[in-house]
Amino acid sequence: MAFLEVKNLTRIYGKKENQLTALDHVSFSVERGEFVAVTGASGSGKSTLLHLLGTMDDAQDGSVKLEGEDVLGMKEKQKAVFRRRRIGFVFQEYNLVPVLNVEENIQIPVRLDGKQMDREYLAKLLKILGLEERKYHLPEELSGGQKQRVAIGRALANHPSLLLADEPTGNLDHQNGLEVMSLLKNAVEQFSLTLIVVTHDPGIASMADRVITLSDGVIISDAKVKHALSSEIVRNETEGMSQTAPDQEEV
Ligand SMILES: Nc1ncnc2c1ncn2[C@@H]1O[C@H](COP(=O)(O)OP(=O)(O)OP(=O)(O)O)[C@@H](O)[C@H]1O
Repeated sequence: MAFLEVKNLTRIYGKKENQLTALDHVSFSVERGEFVAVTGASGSGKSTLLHLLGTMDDAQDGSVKLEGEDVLGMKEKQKAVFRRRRIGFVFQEYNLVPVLNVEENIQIPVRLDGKQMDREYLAKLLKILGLEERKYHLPEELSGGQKQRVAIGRALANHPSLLLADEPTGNLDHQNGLEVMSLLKNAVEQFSLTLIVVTHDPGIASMADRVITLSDGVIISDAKVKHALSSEIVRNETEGMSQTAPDQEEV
């Protein structure tokens, strides 16, 4: 059984003459521990797919199974609990609570579950994310990269098995973007997570194990990334050299 199994996923917006098929019978599966980038032109259906994987939307057809559980078939209340406990989200907008400090923001999902966060795990997260010195700071006192690191901490607070990120580096400069992606990648390895990242940026996509490309709601390519070369691209990128498309091998 695959960790994540998507079958014939179809999302149609609007009715009659205003109908738009944002996802058209999309099928793929993801293994536990995989880091998958989803790319494609604007309007190709990337965010729609991520919302469905994250149980934040309903489909007209198809299924999403996470560790064998049919997530789209759940009732709303059940979905909300499943989402909070099993899935971590990172968005382009950091969505931090302005009156809560760094460590309080990170703990939100655990508190929403009526629990206390394990102090040792919180300290570990603050360390990994380079936020130890900032733990009592408010979001307004942080840089964009630091805010996104807090959002990553919040996404990891409940020990999710799946991390979904929608343009997580979209508001960051290139260097901060690469740092945030390295942190996400490290978190995947440290906590045995599965990571799915929607991105426009070929440099970011090249850091993934695999790149799925959408066009008009269908998968037009699903390819593994050759890592020796992709780290070369990231290295060249950080050294300010021109960007090359990641080398990919069709799955
Ligand atoms: N709530 C909605 N109502 C109607 N149409 C929508 C809605 N949300 C998205 N769409 C349409 O569905 C298609 C896919 O949108 P989606 O946001 O998934 O694309 P995307 O690939 O994430 O785009 P971008 O890269 O610009 O964020 C687009 O044509 C969009 O206009």
